[in-house]
Amino acid sequence: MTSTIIKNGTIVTADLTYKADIRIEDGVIAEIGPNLKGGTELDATGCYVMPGGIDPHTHLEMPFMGTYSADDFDSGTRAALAGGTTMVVDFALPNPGQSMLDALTMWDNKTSRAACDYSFHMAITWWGEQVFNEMETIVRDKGINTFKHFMAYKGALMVDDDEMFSSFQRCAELGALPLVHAENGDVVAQMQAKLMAEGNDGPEAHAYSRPPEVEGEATNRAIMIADMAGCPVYIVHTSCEQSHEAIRRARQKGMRVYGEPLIQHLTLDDSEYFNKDWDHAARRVMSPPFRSKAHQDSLWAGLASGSLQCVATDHCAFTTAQKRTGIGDFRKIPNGTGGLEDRLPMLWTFGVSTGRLTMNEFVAVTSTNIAKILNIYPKKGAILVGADADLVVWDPKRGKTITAGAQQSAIDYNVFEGKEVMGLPRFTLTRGQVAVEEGAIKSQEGHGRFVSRPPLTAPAKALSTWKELTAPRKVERTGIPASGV
Ligand SMILES: NC(=O)NCCC(=O)O
Ligand SMILES: [Zn+2]
Ligand SMILES: [Zn+2]
Repeated sequence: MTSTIIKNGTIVTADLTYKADIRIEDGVIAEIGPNLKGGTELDATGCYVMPGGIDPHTHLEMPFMGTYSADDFDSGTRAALAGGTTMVVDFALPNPGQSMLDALTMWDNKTSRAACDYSFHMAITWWGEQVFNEMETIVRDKGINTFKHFMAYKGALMVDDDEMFSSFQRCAELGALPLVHAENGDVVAQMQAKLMAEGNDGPEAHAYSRPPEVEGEATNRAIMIADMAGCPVYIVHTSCEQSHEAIRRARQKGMRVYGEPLIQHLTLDDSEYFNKDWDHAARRVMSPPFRSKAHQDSLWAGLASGSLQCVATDHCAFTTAQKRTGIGDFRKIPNGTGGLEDRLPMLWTFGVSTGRLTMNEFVAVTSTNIAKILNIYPKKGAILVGADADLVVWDPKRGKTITAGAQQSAIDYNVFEGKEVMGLPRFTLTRGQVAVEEGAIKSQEGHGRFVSRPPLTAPAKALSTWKELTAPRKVERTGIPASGV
């Protein structure tokens, strides 16, 4: 058996910071302690050794808006590893009327070149008896405990309240967690049509058509529907105070609601859409759009105070040529931006280095919290004996200027172009295998494995116990007057 030892580093987890070495055997952490010896040694002097990042929100090779997102499981997972992320969770999207099991097979077929571990969320894109039945198979047999619901993209992926309430109730029965893209798709569609009719056809109109109110209303609605269905709910790409406020309020009332800001929304603002260069603005079109600095402050505060739990990327990268489909009609610009390679360095630079986050909070919001939410902790998101050796040896003195020319992503630009980041992986290890060393990519195509996620029994049981205790009950009465008297 070959061992790898990470020596002389400082271990940083979501709750502890301490000096120790780590021995890895057969892809898992075998020992943690001082002065470990033997095997291949990786020098972590001056570095922090942290659980590898988990990105809970990616769209690799996703069919969307008449095209496919440009990064697949090869370039996407390479980009992830280059930036210290060791697991991605992608979305399987059935076409309306399509079996979820067929969709899952289609998505499984995309993953043969994955260089890091991955899992799937399943999307609810239509509703019927077949969906109701297959949800059980997806949870019990396929290792997927999350179902995504789009309240936006009218006429495509969008589901209505009726469908969402039915699905959420099924999630409650199965111990599954609904995820929600919360934007009011009906309002967006009308605002888009109005803007176009007024001649507002550029990328800035994308932002005008999706104001924070559209997101706040939908977030609040999703949370209330989840509460009535008796299930927790996870709001993806929380971008604004209106949405954050709804999440915060619900959590204060004891509801199990989670919020996920993106690194893009934390660090880029809506001035990007007013750039005179059409390509520049269109490359940044995503939903929800970038917001003002006041909204960014709200998101940072939510991460520090614990009302928001995870930082993701929603990595859904389109080339400039793909974006140009929307010249003359902003509604046709494929929605999505990249970020997989940049999430950790950007969050470290603009979060930890500025004092907005502690190192432990950084680990929590990039890895541990989502591992717990998705029920894969401590296999992932932990530095404990027996955990997968998905690790990043983080060099706080290693820096770079982000540029598309040096990235792993297949697209021809980077929305963070020119940003100076300080803090990069010295090593990234995926199940003990070195995939990145001092900037050199050594990842292995096909190394990635599917990570099965069992039902969320603990929160589901707590919620169903409470719901049962507080359920409507008929009042038994004696001496009821005869009717009509
Ligand atoms: N976010 C975005 O604009 N594109 C990806 C699909 C989604 O998550 O809504
Ligand atoms: Zn979305
Ligand atoms: Zn997404």
